[in-house]
Amino acid sequence: MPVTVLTGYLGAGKTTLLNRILTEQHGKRYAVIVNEFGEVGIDNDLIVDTDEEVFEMNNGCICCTVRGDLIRIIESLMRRRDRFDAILIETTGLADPAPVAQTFFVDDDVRQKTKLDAIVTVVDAKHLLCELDHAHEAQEQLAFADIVILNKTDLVAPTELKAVEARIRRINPTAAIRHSIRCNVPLDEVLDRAAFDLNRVLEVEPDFLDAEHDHEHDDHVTSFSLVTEASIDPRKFLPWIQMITQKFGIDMLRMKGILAFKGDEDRFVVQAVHMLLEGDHYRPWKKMEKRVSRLVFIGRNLPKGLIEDGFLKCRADVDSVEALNA
Ligand SMILES: Nc1nc2c(ncn2[C@@H]2O[C@H](COP(=O)(O)OP(=O)(O)OP(=O)(O)O)[C@@H](O)[C@H]2O)c(=O)[nH]1
Repeated sequence: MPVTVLTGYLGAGKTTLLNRILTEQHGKRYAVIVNEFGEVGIDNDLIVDTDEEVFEMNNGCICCTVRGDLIRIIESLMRRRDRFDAILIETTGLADPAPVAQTFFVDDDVRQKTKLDAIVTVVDAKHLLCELDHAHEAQEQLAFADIVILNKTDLVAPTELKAVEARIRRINPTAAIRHSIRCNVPLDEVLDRAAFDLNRVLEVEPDFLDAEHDHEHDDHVTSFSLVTEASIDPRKFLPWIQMITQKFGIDMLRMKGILAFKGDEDRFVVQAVHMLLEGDHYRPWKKMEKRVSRLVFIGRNLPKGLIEDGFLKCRADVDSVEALNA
């Protein structure tokens, strides 16, 4: 059973790629394992509705819990292996791919039944250089890549793109590098590549197969979530979230949310990577679905209290414009 690991730093475009894989016609059925950072799951809601089987791993980071949850999920998938052709794993943006890849070699049962096809690393062309200076996870994700998708090329000038590509090449001289906007690469350049090469990995990391990888997360990166069942007033929320993104964008590595706007039948999705904010209507709320608004912030030293305060003032039943003054 081929396994593709999708990795890449926070907000690079992993879910965008996953959604393409799940919607395009390629005649294959995938079982998907998604791991996300933050206690309130959002990613699963941002993945297109699909017939494929999607498993969430929210209780911890995949690179720290590989021995447990990941192995158990893969073993349970193997018992139903007639239902799909391959497995896709989307790691969190903060995961080190090495321990994830290692699982496919050091666990006997998993090793016999699966084959690591490729580590695909999605890169945000605009933010990569800065990420590499601050986050060793971003380095590791590139060093282990078999295929690099140099995404968001729409956000950088050609000279900057060249500099980013040169930096990637210095970290990883052999990976195939594909440029993309919204991960629009032909999927046969990503899937079923048989590209993972254990010998190359052992050159990069000679102790790759040794038992425990001591992966240390960047402790300064933390996450918090805000949740409310009260309807949100878009006239308050939209200017407020723009203000927050501008004011705290440098430290805000990632923000995503699903909002229930008053009188609006559709879910509204907001996302930011640093100061770049996007928002759009999404599918309608389903009949049985609770209209709960959720925001997840991932960053360094973000003022949770202040942000929470502002968010709660965006509730439609709060008679105030104070949110804007947060
Ligand atoms: N301008 C631009 N935006 C993009 C591109 N690809 C993705 N985005 C946007 O970037 C944001 C992050 O994309 P995702 O696919 O959710 O990124 P991710 O890597 O799954 O994010 P995490 O799982 O939170 O680490 C979203 O708002 C996307 O719409 C691109 O090529 N250009």
